[in-house]
Amino acid sequence: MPTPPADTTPVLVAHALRKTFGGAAVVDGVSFQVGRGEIVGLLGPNGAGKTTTINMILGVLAPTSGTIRVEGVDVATRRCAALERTNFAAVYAPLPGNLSVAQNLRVFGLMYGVRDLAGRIEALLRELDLVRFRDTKCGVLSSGEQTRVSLAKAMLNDPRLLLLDEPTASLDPATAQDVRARIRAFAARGSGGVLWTSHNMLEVQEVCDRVLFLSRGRILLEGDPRTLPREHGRATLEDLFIAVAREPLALERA
Ligand SMILES: Nc1ncnc2c1ncn2[C@@H]1O[C@H](COP(=O)(O)OP(=O)(O)OP(=O)(O)O)[C@@H](O)[C@H]1O
Repeated sequence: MPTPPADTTPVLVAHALRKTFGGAAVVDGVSFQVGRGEIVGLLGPNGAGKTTTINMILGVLAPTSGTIRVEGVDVATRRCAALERTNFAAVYAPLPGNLSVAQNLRVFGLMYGVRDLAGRIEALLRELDLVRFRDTKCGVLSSGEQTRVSLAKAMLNDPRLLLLDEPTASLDPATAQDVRARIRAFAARGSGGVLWTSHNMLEVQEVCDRVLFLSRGRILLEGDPRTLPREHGRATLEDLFIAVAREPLALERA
């Protein structure tokens, strides 16, 4: 039988997204896509609008205007169908601390309707080195251990769109490297894409296929994190980040 053509629909299409609070725009006309197998870094200084953007993609915040589609499914009108295809991990969204690791994964697995849930949980406990914490309450885990449980929860439903808000912020260097490898392997399978925020530019350079620089709610720059600094006369991605943070208007004119 001939191989069916690969599905090239982007996993995420955000179009003309805008969010205002009290009349002030914190996300101001942002459009971008995440393709299958792609890891896109959403970068920008504190307050640039990254978390607000992620919250709109998750349907937690309603955009003031603009549209978001996950695998073509409109988040505003078919929220459940869009969320079935999505998952998320962030340090500011910890899992319930009074439930054990296994209980948490079971509850979220049931919410997502994961098939062979027990088998899926076992596989994720092994992959994220969590077997010994299976019956430990999440509330007593170290921050790095909790981050790994959040990542296991984020992978439970094999999402098409994986949103990661600073996924390695609390991890030691060795664990962070393992986690990056796991997320790269997830993307390399080609069915899902990742939107990743991080303030660690070396990590971004290592992991992301493409980056979007947000400044004051707008995308200022976009491109390959390995070539973008040179294109804008900066030696490193960190130097470029600092320039975006300090002199966004000069870069806009460049
Ligand atoms: N509910 C709200 N009401 C008013 N202002 C808000 C609200 N939520 C966010 N903001 C403002 O919107 C701006 C963008 O915030 P956001 O959390 O999206 O930034 P961020 O890029 O994720 O920053 P950080 O890197 O610090 O996490 C900030 O100035 C913030 O104070």
